[in-house]
Amino acid sequence: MTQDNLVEQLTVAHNQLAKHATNVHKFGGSSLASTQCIERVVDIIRQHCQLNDIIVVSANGKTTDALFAIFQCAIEQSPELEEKITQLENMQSELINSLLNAASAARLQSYLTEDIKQMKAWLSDQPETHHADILAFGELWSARLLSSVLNERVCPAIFMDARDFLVIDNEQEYNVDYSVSRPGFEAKLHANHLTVVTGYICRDSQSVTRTLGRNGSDYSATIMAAISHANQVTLWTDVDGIYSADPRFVPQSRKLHRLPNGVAKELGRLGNPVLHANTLKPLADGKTHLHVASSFDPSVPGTEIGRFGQLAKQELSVTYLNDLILAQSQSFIGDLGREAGETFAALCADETQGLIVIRQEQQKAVSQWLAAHDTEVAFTPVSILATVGHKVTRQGNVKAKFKRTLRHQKVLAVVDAWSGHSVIAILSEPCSVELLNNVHHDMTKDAKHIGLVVAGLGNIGVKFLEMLPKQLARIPALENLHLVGLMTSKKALINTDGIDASHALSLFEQHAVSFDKALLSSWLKSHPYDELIVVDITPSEKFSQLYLEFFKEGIHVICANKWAASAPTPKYNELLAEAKANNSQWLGSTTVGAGLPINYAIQDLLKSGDQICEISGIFSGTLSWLFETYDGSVPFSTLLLDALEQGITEPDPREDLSGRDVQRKLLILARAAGFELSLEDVERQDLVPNELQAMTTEEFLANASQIDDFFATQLNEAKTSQACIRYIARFNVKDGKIKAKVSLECLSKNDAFATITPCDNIFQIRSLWYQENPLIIRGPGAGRDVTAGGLHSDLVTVCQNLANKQAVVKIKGLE
Ligand SMILES: NC(=O)C1=CN([C@@H]2O[C@H](COP(=O)(O)OP(=O)(O)OC[C@H]3O[C@@H](n4cnc5c(N)ncnc54)[C@H](OP(=O)(O)O)[C@@H]3O)[C@@H](O)[C@H]2O)C=CC1
Ligand SMILES: N[C@@H](CC=O)C(=O)O
Repeated sequence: MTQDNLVEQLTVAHNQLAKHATNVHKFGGSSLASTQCIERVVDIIRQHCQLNDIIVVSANGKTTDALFAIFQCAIEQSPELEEKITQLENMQSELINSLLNAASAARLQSYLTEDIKQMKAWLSDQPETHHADILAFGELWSARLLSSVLNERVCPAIFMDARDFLVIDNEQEYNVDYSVSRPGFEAKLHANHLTVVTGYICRDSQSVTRTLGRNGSDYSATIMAAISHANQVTLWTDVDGIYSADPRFVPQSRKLHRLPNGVAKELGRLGNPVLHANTLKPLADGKTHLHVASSFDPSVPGTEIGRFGQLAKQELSVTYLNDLILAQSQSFIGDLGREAGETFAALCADETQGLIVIRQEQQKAVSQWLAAHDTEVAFTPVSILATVGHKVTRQGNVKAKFKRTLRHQKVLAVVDAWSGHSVIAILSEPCSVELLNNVHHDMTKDAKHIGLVVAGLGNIGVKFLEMLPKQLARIPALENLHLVGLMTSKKALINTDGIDASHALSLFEQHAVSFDKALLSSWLKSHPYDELIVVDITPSEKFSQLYLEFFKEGIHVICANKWAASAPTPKYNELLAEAKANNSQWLGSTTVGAGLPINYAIQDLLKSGDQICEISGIFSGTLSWLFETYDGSVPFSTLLLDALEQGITEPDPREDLSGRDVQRKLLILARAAGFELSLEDVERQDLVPNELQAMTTEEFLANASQIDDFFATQLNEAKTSQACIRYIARFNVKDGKIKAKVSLECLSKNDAFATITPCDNIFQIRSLWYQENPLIIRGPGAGRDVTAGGLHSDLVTVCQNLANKQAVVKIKGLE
């Protein structure tokens, strides 16, 4: 796979803002409300657009409201008319003069003067005939201004009045006539320019100006995407995405990073304040992704709407609409009910019970329609509250939970939406903020999704992955954990929709692409997971240097890698502080003693008020196995190669033999016990002869027999005094003075450290509470199973902590 493939994998398939030819960007009125806002939009265009993209604009700020008010004054012949026109003209002039150079400003100013003259003429003579023409000035001015600013500062840009090409059907409101609109647009297009198009306005087949209704500019943007076959439409607005409930009323609402098309459409239909039903209409083929992002904070990942896999399909949201009418009639039972539902685009309908829910303003039309069928109808004021999610009507457990949540409410009926993407409760009372919060809480409380990235697929990493599917199946705390990333030093596989843990390694083999740090960083910044855990099972110092970046992003780290935990004191303290500041958990139980609970024991003593003054023992599984097994009958180097084969050594066994691995472990434990020291403070005896130090691992292994004489001599000397050789770590504090050393020692055979099972670690702790009789922890301190097991233990701990962290938002009234 090439670098390009990786770019595609991390961007297009995984739903980040992709830079592809012909993307459409739409800026709403509040994003263009002032000079400062327009400056921000220009910056966004610089960073996110490229030539041939299409930019759709709304009217600046409240211009459309002002134009409505002007029109109303004209109808009512109000004396305020002149003043309102002057205010609006001044506001436009100020924008023009503050953003453009003198020549461009003069040009736009003269257009504005002409437009105001034309508007006044229309207002004084049959304003009703020119209602849409008058409203159209808002988008016209906004597009003209932005294209001029772009031309001056960014790149060649042209301005298009959508009425010159965008035609809607006269009969069926808002339906676009693509057979005329597309060629009309293409004829006006300038290659290698940005095209700034007016939103909201169009014309009908008689060339009369029309508007596209509520949130018409969003609709314009998706129409432009359909016309230009764009890959992506970004709606830059004043909110940073679509939430699981209206965040103005539900503080605990979750941002929905990725919404399947059908779910988005259902949300738009049921009153989502950002999405509107028409907006999604032109994207019915599902090929164009719609992206909602904030123009006020463009770096915050927004919401993408498109085709997604399983994870996006699990998200639930809750929406409501008040002030509706429930119409019940015998005529609504059976086919006629379905017909009525479709005719009135009912919010919900149940043809078995003979009911439809409509908007208040439709009551009269429904009465008339039923009069034609000669049946009676009962109208009741109602509200609806819906839980929305992909194919939610087929999810018995979700429906049951929804009904349970509403058991204390006056529910008239619970109806499945025809789309299959919502279950709708019809309530006889308005939906309160309190009810909305409670239902949202109950429906989404288990929705925290945790992404898991595993770095290092070697000796331990492979074992960790082998254990993962069973762990996921049996540990409740891992219920919402999704494996999303795998990487080695050269390759990476990131799949935002999740990697099947049962086939993780073969999927990695098939689909991994070149590792690219920049793309990894950008994915880590914008992934859609509530929490992300990186498990570092590499021996790499370079990879450990990414922790700071991880913590800055609030990512949690579990490491078997010892580099970061034994980094120089300032760096180590910086990591701790950054993790704390961002609520990132950093666990590394396996860095010492593999799966043994030595880190937990030390933490527990400290937490309970004890003070540790001495830690000593055998901290290397490799050296334990070697010295317990070595009796002189087999050369030491042969045993070393055997240990490597068993997976108990470091990838380069010189890390063990040099004492460096033990030195790091002693430092990690001393730090855990509350002492501040660095690696240089731990004296170390190196057992690797100088001549073998500079070699590659392979060269060292080929020449390993050169170490044999040294160990044979050490063993024989010890034997003469009935002693044995062991590599011992010792840390103690006396009168505030720290002594730390790792070295080969000659021990009496009765010493506690002399007779342990090969490969076992032994940790001896003396403290205020354990003075004469020390605390001893002993057991296997290296190896695939115990280390992978220890990593899984850390994983469960992190996930449990995350579950406990979840805020409970119960508002009074309901249990
Ligand atoms: N063996 C044991 O009993 C214990 C080991 N540990 C620790 O576990 C870690 C892993 O050991 P082990 O599995 O034996 O090592 P291996 O050498 O078998 O595997 C290391 C893995 O890490 C990958 N890797 C190396 N550098 C990077 C990098 N910069 N970015 C991403 N991936 C990288 C390697 O990829 P590639 O193949 O491309 O090089 C390889 O997949 C070590 O830190 C070790 O100290 C901790 C406790 C016990
Ligand atoms: N090589 C190490 C592995 C675990 O950290 C050891 O032998 O202890």
